[in-house]
Amino acid sequence: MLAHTEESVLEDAVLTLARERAEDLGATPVPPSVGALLSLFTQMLDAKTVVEIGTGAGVSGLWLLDGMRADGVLTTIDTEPEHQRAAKDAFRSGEIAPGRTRLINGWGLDVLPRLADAAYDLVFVDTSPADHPQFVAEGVRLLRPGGVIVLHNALLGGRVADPSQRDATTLAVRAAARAIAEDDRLTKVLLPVGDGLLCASRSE
Ligand SMILES: C[S@@+](CC[C@H](N)C(=O)[O-])C[C@H]1O[C@@H](n2cnc3c(N)ncnc32)[C@H](O)[C@@H]1O
Repeated sequence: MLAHTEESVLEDAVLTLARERAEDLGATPVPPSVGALLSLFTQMLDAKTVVEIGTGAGVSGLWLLDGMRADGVLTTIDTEPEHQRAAKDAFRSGEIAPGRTRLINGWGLDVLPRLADAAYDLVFVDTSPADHPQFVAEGVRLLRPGGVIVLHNALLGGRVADPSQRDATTLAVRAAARAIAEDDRLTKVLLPVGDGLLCASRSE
């Protein structure tokens, strides 16, 4: 069933190449189902401003940009210059105008505090699940009313749902989900696609 879900999403030559490059670099790309959902979200939000933590080789970035407005700008953060070079190549191959991407080299938790409050339509987190609680705090601050935060790896291959798992990363991912559930401004849903996508929209 899951294989069928992934196979039902068609990726073009640019995405296929970016995916291969990502695998070679060890920057595990989002699966096609997650990519397609990101495109759907950015389209529904008419997104002009998006922040991504975990650029990788640009697979999720291509999907996000696919649904964004033609004048939309993707700000994407990664610690690895080599990954971001690959992402830049992918964006160029996808004929994305250079002004539509802002690639920032650095740690998500160092960069996010420098970004403006309530200025973003969507925040996508695809890295470092141990930092999910801090990414939620910072990410929600960045959202405009109606904006959406999306965290990948919200299921950690099943560990999050298994009460016997109590390692630090699993506890952090659960704490992030709890923080979202307890925030009255947020409406959330946990989707079992990819490694689990926790999505929440901000009402005010
Ligand atoms: C799973 S890959 C991202 C894949 C990408 N979203 C895609 O679908 O193509 C995670 C990326 O996050 C980067 N990374 C790891 N920890 C980070 C952190 N704390 N802040 C920013 N980037 C980080 C890694 O270098 C890697 O490129």
